[in-house]
Amino acid sequence: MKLQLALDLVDINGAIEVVKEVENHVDVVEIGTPVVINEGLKAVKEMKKAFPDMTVLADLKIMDAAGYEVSQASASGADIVTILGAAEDESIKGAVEEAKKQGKEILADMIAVQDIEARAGELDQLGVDYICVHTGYDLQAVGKDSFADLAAIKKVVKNAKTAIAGGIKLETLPEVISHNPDLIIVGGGITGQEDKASAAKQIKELITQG
Ligand SMILES: O=C(CO)[C@H](O)[C@H](O)COP(=O)(O)O
Repeated sequence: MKLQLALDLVDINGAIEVVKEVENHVDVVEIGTPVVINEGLKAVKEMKKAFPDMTVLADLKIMDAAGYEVSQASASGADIVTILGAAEDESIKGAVEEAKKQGKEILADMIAVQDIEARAGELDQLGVDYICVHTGYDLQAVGKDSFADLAAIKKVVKNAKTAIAGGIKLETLPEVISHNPDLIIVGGGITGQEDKASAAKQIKELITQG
């Protein structure tokens, strides 16, 4: 199990400052969708320049023109690029093909997918590297979580790695860990804490203990 830090509500400099604090405790740094919307792929480029050895994920949540968008994110230094699991199969295939060509990985985000189990099985066959169950901010606000979805995809996914995101905090981490996903994505559970390094360290330690 690896830990991904999601950076959503910061600018490029703010993102780099947070990573300086927690880099020893995280495996992957995510440039979140709001950051990409505000700052473009320059944010990915600057993060990779500042931390060349860190795995950087560009949370583009691609819906169309997938091959092209993956190529652009790859050129900016992204190691992993996200596509929406709800995208057309042709888009998923385009993303996977381009990522393979560039030696990168694709994470399919299951946000807003209705039949999680069926779509996870299809995405697995289409060759994505990660399938991520995700309760976005708008559903977190009405008290939803993704624990049942994680258990559902674990039953059908044979090749891809599994991931979970959305409102995960130290308190909810044991339940997440009990499902043994390959990647645990935490944003506000680290960035919203006064002592970010300590939060990241505690989360990483729990994950490492399994
Ligand atoms: O992709 C996202 C929102 O769409 C976030 O990066 C993801 O939900 C993780 O952040 P948090 O732990 O704060 O929910």
